[in-house]
Amino acid sequence: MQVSVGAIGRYIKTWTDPDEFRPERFLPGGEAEDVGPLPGPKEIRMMPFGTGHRFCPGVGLAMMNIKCLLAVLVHEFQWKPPTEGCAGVDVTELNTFVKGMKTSLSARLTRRTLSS
Ligand code: HEM
Repeated sequence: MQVSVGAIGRYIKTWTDPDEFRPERFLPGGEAEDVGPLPGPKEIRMMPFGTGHRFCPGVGLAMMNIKCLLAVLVHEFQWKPPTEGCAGVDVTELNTFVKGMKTSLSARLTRRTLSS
């Protein structure tokens, strides 16, 4: 049996406008405030690390690394729009070998100095 993880994460009866990029859903008060990397005990609305016997044993390491990477990117760099026109981000999926986004984020990063 093959379970479509992608379809679960974008099920129209579970999610409001599932194709919209709305990370605030996961904030307190949002429709997904109780949804995290571990599948819930009652219903599964998203399962990025799988579930059951084959559940990803690297979930803790992965989540920690993602948070560290984000923290470093924000803490160590100043983010500015690119010098030449910014097309904006378009997360429309491209069905290439791996999923890609139509227009990815373009930005100018400068290393923060200790004084800034
Ligand atoms: C964002 C990062 C990651 C994602 C989204 C992810 C996702 C997944 C998923 C969905 C599965 C289950 C596949 C299935 O049901 O057959 C899985 C299994 C597995 N993952 Fe990850 N993973 C991540 C990072 C890691 C890391 C950092 C490690 C190790 C350091 C790891 C090690 C494994 C292993 C060994 C399995 C196989 C478990 C088994 O079959 O018993 N993963 N992962």
